[in-house]
Amino acid sequence: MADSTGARTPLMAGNWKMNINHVEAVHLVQKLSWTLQDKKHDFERVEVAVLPPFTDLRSVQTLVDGDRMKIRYGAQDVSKYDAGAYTGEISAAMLAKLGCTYVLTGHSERRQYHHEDDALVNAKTVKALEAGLTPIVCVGEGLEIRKADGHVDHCLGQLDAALAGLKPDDVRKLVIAYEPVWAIGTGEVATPEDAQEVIAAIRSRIEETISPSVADSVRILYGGSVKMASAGGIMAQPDVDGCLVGGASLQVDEFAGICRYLDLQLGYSS
Ligand SMILES: O=C(CO)COP(=O)(O)O
Repeated sequence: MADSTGARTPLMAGNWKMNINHVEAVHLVQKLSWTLQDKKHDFERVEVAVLPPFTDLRSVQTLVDGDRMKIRYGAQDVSKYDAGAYTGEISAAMLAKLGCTYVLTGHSERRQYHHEDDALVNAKTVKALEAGLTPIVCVGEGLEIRKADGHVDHCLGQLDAALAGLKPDDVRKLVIAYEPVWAIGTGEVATPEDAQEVIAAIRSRIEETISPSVADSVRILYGGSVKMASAGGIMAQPDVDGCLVGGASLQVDEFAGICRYLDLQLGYSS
């Protein structure tokens, strides 16, 4: 998504994972909104989203709508099925009805703990797009692959598979997230240059396989142990369009600081 000048609007998305019940969710989003409002955060300049567990979404929707908050929200997973006898699954249409903007697909924890493969990630991405949601498609390599210097090829392979069969206009709508598995929840942040290397390679791949204009407008995030202190350096990289934040998104002051990376860089009060 680009603004009126054609620039890509940065996105800071907080993936809460399996944390925060629906009562706590209301407090967290309320406090996040107050904190950002208090600091006069410009949501047009840096977009802010939270990705709570399914059970929180209705409460978050009610709060965001009721208080006309500019915070967007979405889900962490979606079914590849439309409806029917699929116990435990949640459809894309259900998420759209809840006012979700985003849904994660291909998160490494889904790939690891739920054995999701590239074909399933592709199917979920297609379903999300059909329902009018914006998939945040995650790719990333494990430590062994990184050590063997196979990280770029690995991520591009996951990207090609996730985007298989999508029309250029659908790819344009996506958000992509590069999350090196070795940097998730470990406190081990990839260097800004590591993030830039893979994210630039993803953009080039989209340029080659889809089109330069799609590559220019698609937003690509970095995720993995992002904190307020590291966000500015990562965001200074030319191809990085935002952060997918796990642990730090559970702490309002940290996450608000990440969303305000521009103000903090300029030395405004924190
Ligand atoms: O997996 C992540 C976000 O989706 C990153 O999590 P952490 O920020 O806790 O490393």
